[in-house]
Amino acid sequence: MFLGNLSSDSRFADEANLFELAPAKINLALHVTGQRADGYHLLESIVTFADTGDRLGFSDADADGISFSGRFASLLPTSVEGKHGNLVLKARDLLRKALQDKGVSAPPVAIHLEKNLPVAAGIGGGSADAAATLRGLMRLWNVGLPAEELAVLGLSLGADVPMCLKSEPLMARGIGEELTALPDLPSLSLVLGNPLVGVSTPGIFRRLTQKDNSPIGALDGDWISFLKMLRNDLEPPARSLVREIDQISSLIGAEGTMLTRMSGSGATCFGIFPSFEAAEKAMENLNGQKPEWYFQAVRTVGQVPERIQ
Ligand SMILES: C[C@](O)(CO)[C@H](O)COP(=O)(O)OP(=O)(O)OC[C@H]1O[C@@H](n2ccc(N)nc2=O)[C@H](O)[C@@H]1O
Ligand SMILES: Nc1ncnc2c1ncn2[C@@H]1O[C@H](COP(=O)(O)OP(=O)(O)OP(=O)(O)O)[C@@H](O)[C@H]1O
Repeated sequence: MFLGNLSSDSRFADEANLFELAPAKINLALHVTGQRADGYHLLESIVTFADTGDRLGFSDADADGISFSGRFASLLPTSVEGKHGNLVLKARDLLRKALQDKGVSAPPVAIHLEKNLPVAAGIGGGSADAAATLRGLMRLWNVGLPAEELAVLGLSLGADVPMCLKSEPLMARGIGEELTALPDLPSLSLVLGNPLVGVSTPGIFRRLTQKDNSPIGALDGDWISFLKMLRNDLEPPARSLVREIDQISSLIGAEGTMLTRMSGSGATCFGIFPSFEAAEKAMENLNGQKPEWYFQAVRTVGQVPERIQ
């Protein structure tokens, strides 16, 4: 049972009934194209997911509980209370309420969150955890909800949660909830880099002055050439707020990337490399230069290409 604060990953692996990966979300491009009357911004984003992320374990229990481990566990909210309550607990309570409203039982559960992703980092950590909680609890409780109903529940937790429920390459539109699969987006070898400066998503949207930007348009040529023509419109306001983004972007770019860009509202930047071996080598070099920062080589989901252009 996961009651109390565990820090040992091996106990985590031994004891949970089932696991879910909460993969890091990467906005390969993000164009802000307008703003709704309620303040939310309209965007178009090409999104993919890494093969690594947070890990969650779920076990039957006598009472609800949560425990944490992993490099970034100490930065997490531990309760469900308030606007910044833990999204895992919010997702658990929301799903339980939805099921109970239908007369379906949702018994107590012990959840363990291995927090491997930096917090408030633009790679969807909290949203990915919330989505993994919804997926994991449906498996543990042996229940199903229609995909549309699950997406609506997810959206009430955060704009990124519906895309994290899918965790596949996609184009997001609207405020991030209108999703179209991109089955042709290839698997990419990336290095993610974060200077461990947390960035507030609403704070970055507030600093955005130009909201009426050009849309992404249709795929033109190969993926890398196409992505190079695109942007992350949140990058200029994030760079003006967090000086370290300039530095981490230059450091990653100096490792021989095909493209370097910021994800989401930052501060995580990614570099695309021609091979996973090249990404791993770059990660080692970057860790040597800035051991206190976060660098991770990842493969993204998608078709494995014969050759990256
Ligand atoms: C930047 C992205 O990560 C790109 O994928 C998302 O747009 C943000 O997704 P998220 O962190 O799940 O966002 P939420 O938790 O729903 O929203 C946090 C805050 O960001 C702002 N926000 C978010 C999404 C959006 N399309 N427009 C916005 O203006 C709003 O001020 C909102 O109150
Ligand atoms: N399980 C969780 N993991 C990370 N952050 C969480 C979690 N639950 C709540 N939070 C809170 O959510 C806020 C945003 O954290 P998160 O890591 O999701 O940001 P992000 O990576 O910028 O997300 P996005 O890319 O979706 O904008 C933080 O203030 C954090 O305290």
